[in-house]
Amino acid sequence: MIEPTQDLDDLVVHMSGVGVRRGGSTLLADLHWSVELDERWVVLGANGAGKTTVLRLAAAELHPTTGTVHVLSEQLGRTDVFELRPRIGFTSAALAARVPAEETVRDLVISAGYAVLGRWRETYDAMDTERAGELLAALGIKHLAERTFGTLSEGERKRTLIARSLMTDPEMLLLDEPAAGLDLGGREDLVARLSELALDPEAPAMVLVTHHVEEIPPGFTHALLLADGRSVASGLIEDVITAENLSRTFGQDLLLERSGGRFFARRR
Ligand SMILES: Nc1ncnc2c1ncn2[C@@H]1O[C@H](COP(=O)(O)OP(=O)(O)OP(=O)(O)O)[C@@H](O)[C@H]1O
Repeated sequence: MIEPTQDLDDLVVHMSGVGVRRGGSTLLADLHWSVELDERWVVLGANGAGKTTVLRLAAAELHPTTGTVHVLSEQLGRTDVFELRPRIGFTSAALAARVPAEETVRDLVISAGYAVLGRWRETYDAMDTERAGELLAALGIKHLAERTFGTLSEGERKRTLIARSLMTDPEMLLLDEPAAGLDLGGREDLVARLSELALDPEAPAMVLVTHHVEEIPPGFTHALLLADGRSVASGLIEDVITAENLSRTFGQDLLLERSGGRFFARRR
């Protein structure tokens, strides 16, 4: 529910009573969830909990079966999603799979501004080239600018796609399991980069989907815990990421530790 004092214009995502059903299955049920401009959310849950479904609603890739979804103040079903989507940065394994292996890192990042995958013209504006360079530097991959996507490691690919998703100066950044498939060093590196981004007041609102509390970057402010398509808890990270809530979310008796702004969980 929108609080009486809360203006929809301040919310980048607002879901009210949202349900998603497909082929007789309930993917999401009765979700009430809002993301404000300056918030960084993590969406946590077990396999099949409904995390990607929530993210696809926020990305205007999916319509709810019941309830209402507002994205960047536009109501899904009553707005042109093709105008909405360029305002949203979205990275996922599905996008990575569509990138042609021969595209260079620089072209992949710059071409986001033109809503295409890969280079499509011979020259780009100097400003675009400069912006892409800044983003590659911010993500620690400037030295890879001329490399082709197919030759990158998994971690380098993830960082390239995050740089690409920021190229259009999106009003919201959605990250679907950005650390999946990374080794320990790659994960730690990515968590540190995302933490820098989260702490940057100029950065857009963010929603990061993950299975692991260890992947929550310091600087993230809120969490939504999902189990079986339903919200277990949502709100400030300090209140929501508790051993009790995690145990309910993952259906196991879990211990939680906190150190250096990070979370670590294991079975009791
Ligand atoms: N088109 C569909 N028809 C029926 N069930 C579906 C469909 N799409 C997704 N599901 C199911 O809905 C549930 C939620 O899927 P979703 O991808 O949102 O989960 P998730 O939390 O992102 O899972 P994971 O962590 O494994 O990626 C899963 O059980 C999935 O099998």
